[in-house]
Amino acid sequence: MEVMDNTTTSFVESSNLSLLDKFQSFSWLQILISFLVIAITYDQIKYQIYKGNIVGPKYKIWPFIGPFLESLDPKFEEYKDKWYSGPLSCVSIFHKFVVIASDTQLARKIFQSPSFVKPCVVDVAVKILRPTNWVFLDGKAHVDYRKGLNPLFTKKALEDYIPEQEKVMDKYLEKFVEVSKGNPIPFFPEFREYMCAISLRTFCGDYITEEQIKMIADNYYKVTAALELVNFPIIIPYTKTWYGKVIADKSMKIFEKCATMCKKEILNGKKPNCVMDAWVLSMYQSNGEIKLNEGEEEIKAKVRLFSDREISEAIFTFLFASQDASSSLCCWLFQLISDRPEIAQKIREEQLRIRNGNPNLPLTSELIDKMEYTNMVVRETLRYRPPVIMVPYVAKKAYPITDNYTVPKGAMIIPSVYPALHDPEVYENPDEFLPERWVEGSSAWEAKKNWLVFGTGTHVCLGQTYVMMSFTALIGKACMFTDFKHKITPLSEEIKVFATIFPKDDLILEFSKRDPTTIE
Ligand code: HEM
Repeated sequence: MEVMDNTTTSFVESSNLSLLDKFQSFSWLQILISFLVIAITYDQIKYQIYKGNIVGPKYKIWPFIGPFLESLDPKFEEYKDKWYSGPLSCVSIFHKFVVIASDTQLARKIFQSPSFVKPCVVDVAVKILRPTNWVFLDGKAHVDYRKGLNPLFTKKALEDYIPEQEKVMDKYLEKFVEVSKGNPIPFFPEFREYMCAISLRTFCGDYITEEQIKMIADNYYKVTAALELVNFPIIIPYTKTWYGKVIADKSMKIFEKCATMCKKEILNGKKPNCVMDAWVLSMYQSNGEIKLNEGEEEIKAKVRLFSDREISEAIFTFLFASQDASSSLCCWLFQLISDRPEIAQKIREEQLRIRNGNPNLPLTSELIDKMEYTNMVVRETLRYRPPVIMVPYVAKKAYPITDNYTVPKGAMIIPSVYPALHDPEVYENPDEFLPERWVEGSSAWEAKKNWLVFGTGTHVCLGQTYVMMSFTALIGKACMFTDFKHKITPLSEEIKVFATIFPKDDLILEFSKRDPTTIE
């Protein structure tokens, strides 16, 4: 036994030695190359396994990084190529495997599979929006939280916010004329500022000052830039993500102070006129500190008393969710109408008719309800140029999306909404802008399953009713009180992707005042 042991030991030692010798005889360069070859092979094999039978590049042309460089400057045409390459397609960037669903049924299925998927945010979003933020909740915790927020954006709640919103609309329509009369300018930044101003007034009422709104409006684009899909996950001072975090923190500090003021005012009996008021009132009514008025409906979802900090984080998510998408809608709405004067004329005719010829009749939810044609124009703009073209989700576990394909755990899975909204089976001549297609009972109207502009399922957009009402009201007033002329350039119809989609030339417009009692 002993002999055998010794022999075995010396054999192992000698073979170890020769291995070590061999290893030492390699140059560092050879070792590095061997590692690279193994890593590239592993990366390519993993890609092939994940890809399975769906459409995608045969192999990763750029090892490891994949099409990373292209994704830094995303092109709408490249997205479109991907959508129309197959119902499910894929791409791999660094270690991230991404599955894109362009088929309407599959896109809906993803939105409606909360047990398999959850919204995917870039790593840095958790740092910018803070880990405690409600948007990162999943499952029952998310559903319960949403129940407390949903009543803040119903038609009934929105009625209380309309008077303050109308003041912002009037102020900005004057400003649009002031800044561009006789001198057409790019309206992309103007509309982003307007959207920020109207959102912040709606969310925070009078608690937020004009200077604070201006500071946030001037800087918010830094948050958008920091949260682009492809971004460096660590926050290094003076980089894009750092600037984004600074602005997010400053904004949340402002909202926190607004929440403190709001709580005092509501306890003093203030009638709600903004989202924060309505939310805080529901908290005090839930805990019994404020009694319900006679005839007032019992609160369906009991809401606990949130701290000022928690309120500030939630308000920031409303801004975050609304700012880019609403700015996109605003740009396309004005561009599409100014290029089609007959549509502006029809809107004016409707606006004056429902107001019995008085253009100065204040906005109410009843009045907005009567703006049927104007509403159809907003709806068609959302279909023709959906602001959010796709919504990134992540697979929490292996997700058998079809009989033949399972999305691997941890992969990003992106339902795309554009193909559903341009489906020729449902929308005849989908690449034409035709508000009339939305008359009640039409095939477009009936095809609810294709209407994915605001997503669907547990994460469906909180602000969709708000969007429809406030844009219908805005464009109605804009058509009555102003003429807006579009300076068409070769880039006007081209699409730039900056979180959402915009005309590539930033929309050059000139506004002037007009007599609101006339139609021509
Ligand atoms: C044109 C404007 C807008 C568009 C196109 C839009 C679209 C969307 C889409 C596609 C989603 C993802 C839905 C899903 O995953 O199923 C979403 C989520 C959301 N939207 Fe909007 N949105 C708009 C404006 C707004 C506004 C004004 C608000 C204001 C509060 C808002 C608040 C939210 C929130 C909070 C979520 C996340 C909901 C959750 O995770 O539960 N959005 N939106």
